[in-house]
Amino acid sequence: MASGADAAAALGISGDGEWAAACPPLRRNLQLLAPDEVELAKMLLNEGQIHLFEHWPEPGVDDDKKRGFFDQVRRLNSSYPGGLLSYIQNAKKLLADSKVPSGEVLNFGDDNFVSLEAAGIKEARNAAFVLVAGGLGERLGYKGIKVALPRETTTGKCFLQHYIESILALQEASCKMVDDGCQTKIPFVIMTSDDTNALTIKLLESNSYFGMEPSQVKLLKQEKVACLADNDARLALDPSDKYKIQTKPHGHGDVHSLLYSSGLLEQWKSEGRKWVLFFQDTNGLLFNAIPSALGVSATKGYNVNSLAVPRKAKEAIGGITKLTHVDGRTMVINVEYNQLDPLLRATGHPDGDANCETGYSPYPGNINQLILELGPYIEELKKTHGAISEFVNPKYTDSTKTAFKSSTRLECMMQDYPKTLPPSAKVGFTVMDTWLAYAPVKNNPEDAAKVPKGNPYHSATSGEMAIYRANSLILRKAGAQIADPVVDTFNGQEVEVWPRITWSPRWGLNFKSVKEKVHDNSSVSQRSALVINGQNVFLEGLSLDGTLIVNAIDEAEVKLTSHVQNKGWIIQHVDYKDTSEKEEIRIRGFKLEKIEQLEVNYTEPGKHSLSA
Ligand SMILES: O=c1ccn([C@@H]2O[C@H](COP(=O)(O)OP(=O)(O)O[C@H]3O[C@H](CO)[C@H](O)[C@H](O)[C@H]3O)[C@@H](O)[C@H]2O)c(=O)[nH]1
Repeated sequence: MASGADAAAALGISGDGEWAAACPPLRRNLQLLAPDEVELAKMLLNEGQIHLFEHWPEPGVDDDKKRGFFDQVRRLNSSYPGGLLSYIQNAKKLLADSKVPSGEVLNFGDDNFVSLEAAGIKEARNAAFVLVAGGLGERLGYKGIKVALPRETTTGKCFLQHYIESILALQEASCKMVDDGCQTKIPFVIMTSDDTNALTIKLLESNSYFGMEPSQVKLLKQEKVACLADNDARLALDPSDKYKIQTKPHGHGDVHSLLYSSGLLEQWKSEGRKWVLFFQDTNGLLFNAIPSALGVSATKGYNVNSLAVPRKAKEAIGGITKLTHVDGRTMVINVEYNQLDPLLRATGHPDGDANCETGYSPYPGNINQLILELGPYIEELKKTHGAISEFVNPKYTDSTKTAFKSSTRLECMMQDYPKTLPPSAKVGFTVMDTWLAYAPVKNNPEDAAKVPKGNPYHSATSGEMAIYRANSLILRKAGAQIADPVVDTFNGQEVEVWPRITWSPRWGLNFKSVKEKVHDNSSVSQRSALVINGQNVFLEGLSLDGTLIVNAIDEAEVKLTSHVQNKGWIIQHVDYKDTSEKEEIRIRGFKLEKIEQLEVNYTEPGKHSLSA
């Protein structure tokens, strides 16, 4: 091996080792280094590895160990493609993997929010909605289809009715914004499966499509895929029929290939549509977020916009992250909740999925409401035909990971769509308050009661209470005096009980329209229920202590100006095990005892007022 002096001479560098000035212990030992070792040392210093030498003693002490160190560095350098330099650089990129991405953070009711809502409503007439509703809802364990569940029990309207009424309200409001009017009907696609298709059709048909034109609604049924019995991908026979291959759902990612092959996307494009909005079966708050989120897509020009809410660590909701590939490409993508913790631990975050100083995970929670820009979406699907990257999630019997507990299958998720997009794609997200935008019904009462304290229950109980809370907070923000909630426990879940305020989407499509109809001298007590069905109902001095239901045709302008008091509706506790109650009621843990109410119907056009 050449001496240090020889090395210096060979490299034509001055003996003073100026390049190592930042690391005096190394500089003092340069004479020990062979020419290739000098190069390696320079590379290490350049890559921020100065700490490797900081403890080096004077020459003459541990020289063998110092040479041994470089022998190892040489081996590490030659055994990795591209050398140790590439290894360090790749590692830096991968460690940056789970960096928090940036998106639009909206504050309900401020000027920005109000103007985004206006922009979104304007765009809505160029949109199409797609509901993925093929899931069985195994975690909830409800026998029927989830979209048939009441969104809240004060009116008893089911999720599907609320979704359809919301889309129709958007359609009407959006068309009104066009000077010469417009006749567009916003298309509504529902993805079903064999588990949900027949019941979904029945629900629609027996309710006259909840006011939507039947031709506006299209059902696309996803098929199941073959189950796998073992790691060799041997197809599994159905345990109940040995002449049948067992099948299971492939996941909500199927929606992209179904839309592609249906021809609907091209049809929408030819009609001048620009946006496709995807949403899931049971989020009763979702449409509070649609106008402003669509406004973000339109004003930011996002090809992909995912709606998100602040996320508690370990919450069963995917985290939106910015992943960096070894080649430097980055993407904003959902990392599913069961993957996020291991991914973080493997990339230099020893605490895994943990809350930061805000009390929330740094990764916003994906609520799986995606807004895709139609043009780029079609272009991408022409390449992929809607195929979405798949994953497999077998549950093994033991750590040898050979036998499965039960058969598995390949799955795919709709939010993985951006994974195949080119780096030039504009992928963003929009964060809104959870109280405003997200309250799904996914967990059965037993599991919900076991959710760690502080994390959301995602149950029928919390889903309904969230509606009342959101509506109360929106009315408060609009100036009304809404009483504070009381805390109560249903099916083992402690929740806030706000006044039971609900309205039809035509009444309160966006904050501006609520504000215009609510005056600050109105009040609602905690034990009250208020139902507003009608576009032109104004709270002008209403003071409600009891239950009031107002039904009015559009042409009737109704002012609520008086004090209304009655015995009202009382919330009664119901145990989820009490089979004398209907399942829809049991799973929420309460029912309304309707003792007394004032119900008023305005069926004549003109000005009316409900006064004392
Ligand atoms: O094969 C399927 C499976 C599911 N679904 C539908 O897809 C939606 C979502 O299903 P789940 O509610 O079971 O989904 P998860 O709770 O497992 O998770 C999803 O919803 C979460 C938010 O609610 C997070 O966004 C998460 O990242 C996302 O994968 C539902 O409307 C369901 O009906 C289908 O249409 N077909």
